[in-house]
Amino acid sequence: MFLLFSSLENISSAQGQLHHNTTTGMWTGAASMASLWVASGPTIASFMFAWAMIQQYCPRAVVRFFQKYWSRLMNYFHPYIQISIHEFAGERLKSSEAFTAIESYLSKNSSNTAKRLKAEIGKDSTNLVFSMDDHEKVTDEFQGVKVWWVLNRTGSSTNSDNSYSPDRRYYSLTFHKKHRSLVTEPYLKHVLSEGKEIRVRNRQRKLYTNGSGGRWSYHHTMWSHIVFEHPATFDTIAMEAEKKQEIIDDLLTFTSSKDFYARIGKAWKRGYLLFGPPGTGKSTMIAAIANLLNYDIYDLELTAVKNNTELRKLLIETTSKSIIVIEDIDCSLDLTGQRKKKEKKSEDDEKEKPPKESSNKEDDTSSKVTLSGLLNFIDGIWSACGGERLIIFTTNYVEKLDPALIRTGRMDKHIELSYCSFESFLVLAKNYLNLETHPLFDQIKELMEDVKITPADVAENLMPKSPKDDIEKRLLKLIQTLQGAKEAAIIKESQEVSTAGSTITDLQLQTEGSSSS
Ligand SMILES: Nc1ncnc2c1ncn2[C@@H]1O[C@H](COP(=O)(O)OP(=O)(O)OP(=O)(O)O)[C@@H](O)[C@H]1O
Ligand SMILES: [Mg+2]
Repeated sequence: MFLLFSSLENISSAQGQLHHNTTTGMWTGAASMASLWVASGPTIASFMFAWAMIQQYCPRAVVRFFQKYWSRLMNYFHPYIQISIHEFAGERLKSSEAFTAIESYLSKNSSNTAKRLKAEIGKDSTNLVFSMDDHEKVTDEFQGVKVWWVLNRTGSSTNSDNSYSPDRRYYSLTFHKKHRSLVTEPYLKHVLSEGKEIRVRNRQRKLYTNGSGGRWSYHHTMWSHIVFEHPATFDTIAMEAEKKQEIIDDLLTFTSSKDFYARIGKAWKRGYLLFGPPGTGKSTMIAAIANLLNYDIYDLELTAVKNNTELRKLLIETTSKSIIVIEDIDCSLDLTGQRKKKEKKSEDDEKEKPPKESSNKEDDTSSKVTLSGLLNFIDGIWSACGGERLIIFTTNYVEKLDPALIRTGRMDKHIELSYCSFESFLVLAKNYLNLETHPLFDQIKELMEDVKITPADVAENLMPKSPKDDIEKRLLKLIQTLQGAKEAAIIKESQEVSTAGSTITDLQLQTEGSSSS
């Protein structure tokens, strides 16, 4: 009975598509007609054929008239209720959470019952996670009640006003009307909560990028991603223990403060500014943060963003439990210059207003993201959507940045990653050499007090270069590098002194010359 009615409905919807002349619609209609012939015999099939002809050839007004009575007739005889859950409902820009939860929930059932499955690599790349393929049907049972899930596609079409409606996925859930209250309340709640749990369990962390030239549409995301598999953790980061603990505490407090943020009326997000010379561990720290909090990373390539509108769309598409990273923010755009221009116009407060794009320059490939657009991105109204997000900027030149960009509230925590101290060296020695103490450490400590060396350079010296490189050899190599750097610093200093000395002598001679004349 259910099969018969779902075939009838399939035909009805397929004929709707036929009206728009889509190939998918025609094939689905033909397939459904054939299955109906088998399921219910030639009489109903002939009736359906007549109905198809009416839809195809009669004027729209006539079709609408028949449609009205057709759906009433169907409702009268049809004892089943159908609920559709669309991946992109209406003009929504984000994939529906309910859709993804259902997808995960059904993955368990699909692997047992569906005939066509899609497989994706699961967490830790050790297992496959299955989900049902398009147009597959899966049966589920809840408290002795049977329900049916089907994954459908609307089919793309060109509307009468020449606008394009993209192909969209949706789940339809069918159940007998006598179970309405059971299905709409406890069953769907159970599906959503279990689906979300399964999602978290199977979740692989992802590293997203916007740099691949993808363009946004209603169902295609502007971000592309790979599985995030960076091994850095806070244990492997070379940094003073106290400073490290302070950062960890700050991060953990943030993740557990959902209610606090809600109570004080603040969007649940936090900005971090990581600054310091190249090779001091800024990028490594981002990976360690993602690993600590189990967050995804959105690596935002600002120069690839066309304009402020595109920047906002990218923001909307990010999910919660994520880090939005803009590396080398000082190099990303000429943000300082743009702000200065604005200040000249004495419209300082304009930076808070939504950006205006010039439409005649739209197709220019260079980025038109402005400082005002970026400020809105960080803490404008749109930045609150999603929640539980960190925004991290990295820079080598903190002094180059516009104060508005890094003020508290935007970049809440400023973390300086600097040259390697002896305490940081001990962390690297533990990681690279599995060593907590060594007679050569005293000499290294003494040299490190005089010489500036980045953790990246220390790490490079501690790396084995051949199987014969033992611990002592690597430590000696580091000492050699430190001594070389110390000598270079002394030479540089003496050169600077002598240049300064000769400049003073020149000045004295000039003064004496001018006074004698
Ligand atoms: N604090 C650190 N702790 C552990 N390893 C580090 C640290 N700093 C640098 N390294 C090592 O040096 C390499 C380069 O570090 P990283 O890319 O994080 O530097 P960065 O500060 O982001 O540099 P840049 O400013 O050039 O982007 C890393 O692969 C890592 O192995
Ligand atoms: Mg970096």
